[in-house]
Amino acid sequence: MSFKVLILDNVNERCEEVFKERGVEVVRNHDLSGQELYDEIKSYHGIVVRSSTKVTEEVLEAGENLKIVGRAGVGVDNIDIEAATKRGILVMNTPNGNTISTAEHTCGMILALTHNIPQAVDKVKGGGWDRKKYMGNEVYNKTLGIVGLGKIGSEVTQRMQHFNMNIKAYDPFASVEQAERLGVELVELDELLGTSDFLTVHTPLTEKTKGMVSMENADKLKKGIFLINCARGGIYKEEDLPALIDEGYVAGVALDVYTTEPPTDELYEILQHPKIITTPHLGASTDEAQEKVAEQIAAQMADALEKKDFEGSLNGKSISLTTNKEVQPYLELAQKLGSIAIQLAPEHANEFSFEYSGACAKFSDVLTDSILKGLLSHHVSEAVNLINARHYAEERGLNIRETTASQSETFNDLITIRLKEDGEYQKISATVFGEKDYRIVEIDGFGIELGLEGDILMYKNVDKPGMLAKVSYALAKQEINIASLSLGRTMKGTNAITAVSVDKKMTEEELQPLYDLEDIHALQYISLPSNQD
Ligand SMILES: NC(=O)c1ccc[n+]([C@@H]2O[C@H](COP(=O)([O-])OP(=O)(O)OC[C@H]3O[C@@H](n4cnc5c(N)ncnc54)[C@H](O)[C@@H]3O)[C@@H](O)[C@H]2O)c1
Ligand SMILES: O=C(O)[C@H](O)COP(=O)(O)O
Repeated sequence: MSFKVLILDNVNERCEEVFKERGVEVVRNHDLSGQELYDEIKSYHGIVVRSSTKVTEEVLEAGENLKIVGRAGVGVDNIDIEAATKRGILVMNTPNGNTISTAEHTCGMILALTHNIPQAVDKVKGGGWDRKKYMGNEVYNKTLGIVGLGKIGSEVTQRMQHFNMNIKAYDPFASVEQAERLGVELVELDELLGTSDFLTVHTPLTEKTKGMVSMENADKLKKGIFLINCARGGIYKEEDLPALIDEGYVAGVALDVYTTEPPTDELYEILQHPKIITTPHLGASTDEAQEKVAEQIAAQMADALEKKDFEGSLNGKSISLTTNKEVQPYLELAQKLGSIAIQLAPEHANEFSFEYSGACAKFSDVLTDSILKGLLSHHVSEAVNLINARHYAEERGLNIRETTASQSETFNDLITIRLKEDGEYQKISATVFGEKDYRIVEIDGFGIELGLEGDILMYKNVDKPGMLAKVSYALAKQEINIASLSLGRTMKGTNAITAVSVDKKMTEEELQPLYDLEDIHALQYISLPSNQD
């Protein structure tokens, strides 16, 4: 299949080059919005964005053929990941391509801020000369507080240590080993605010980080602190910044990012403050970073479109496992088993347990997604895939229990689905022989061997002579050929289970004479796709 990708933001030309090298058709069309964007996006399998294009639910809905949204950069707050996940659209980013540039930009902002460089530049360019007004402060021997000791926070640490700064950090998810390795003291947030001469934030904007510094907690700040934000607008409460400076809590602020970009008129007003220095979201804007993220996103998206690799994917957590050769045979088995289980289940069944034993158990996460894909495909009109299967399961209130055992008593690998609702069928187990020979091996305690493809009639009957003849006669009368047959029973003369594969899809009308047969009950007609090549 050939793929088409649309580049929507100002992404480096290496993106197009890499797509073309990979045989992906690529079109560049910047600054589309509204109806124009909805119309244009329809035929594409992938879109590439930076932070400008807002990939909203409406955009995703308009993208009828969309499989991947690629972010040439880190932050995905402009992409509605939940809506993408629901639609089975993969979202991926390039988590480290712009780390160095943003760390360098942050260091530049720290020095520019404390040495009043932007204001002094303005003065001189305006034909002025004022050496006293722009008296600065050294960073030497001062304390730099870092909120978020992730990729950028760590790189800023290493660079500013060379300026002889003492680094402290607050990051509830950072390990003590990581902090020790970096020579950083991990402290609580209040201590960081109260002891830092400079504070720089390197976290996403979340409920926890939003408004981390504001007038409300001004008393916690070390007097005369410098604030730097090259992460996301809103971590410092923008409207409070002028007052924080004017009342002496804060000595100056450096901002690269804003709650609205470009800023609103009100925000521009705030940014006029002489002690606030600003750049227009330039952290990642270097040739080197842009080349890296452009190449990375194109290669990642091409890999994902070809289902070779899913590096950088942010939703559908198990999808990256699907490229693992070891898991591949079980994926189709799980999907087929899900499909057969729901066809055997009573209406409104919503409680299932999935049991994995043997070598497949270590892949239980992705196999559950695959079972759900098979199971939900019969219920949900939208296309269900490994990315959105759990979303639909939750939406439909399915109650799933998962158990694993490293060994199976009977087969190398066994996947079992138990239906919790009362119904004619309660338990179904399957395995795979070799790479593609999928078999049901047990139903409700009856040992049986049934290939998992095509059209199957399944029923329970009294174990006595003539039962099979009745069924084959009813089929023959309608010129329906039997392809294969499988019988299972627990004890002679009691109950038995029979599965008959037929050579054609059957209609309700054709099934009716079979439902009417005496001593045959729980008759179910199951249709499964053929094994994939
Ligand atoms: N200005 C730019 O152009 C630019 C460029 C790249 C990245 N960014 C932004 O910089 C930020 C950091 O990027 P990164 O690549 O270092 O991300 P990262 O995921 O490597 O690091 C984020 C760190 O924040 C920590 N964290 C999360 N919540 C926290 C909280 N409540 N308190 C303290 N720490 C918390 C995490 O544990 C993690 O260590 C992101 O918001 C990203 O979007 C901006
Ligand atoms: O999250 C990011 O990667 C940065 O904020 C950079 O955004 P940009 O690609 O729009 O410059």
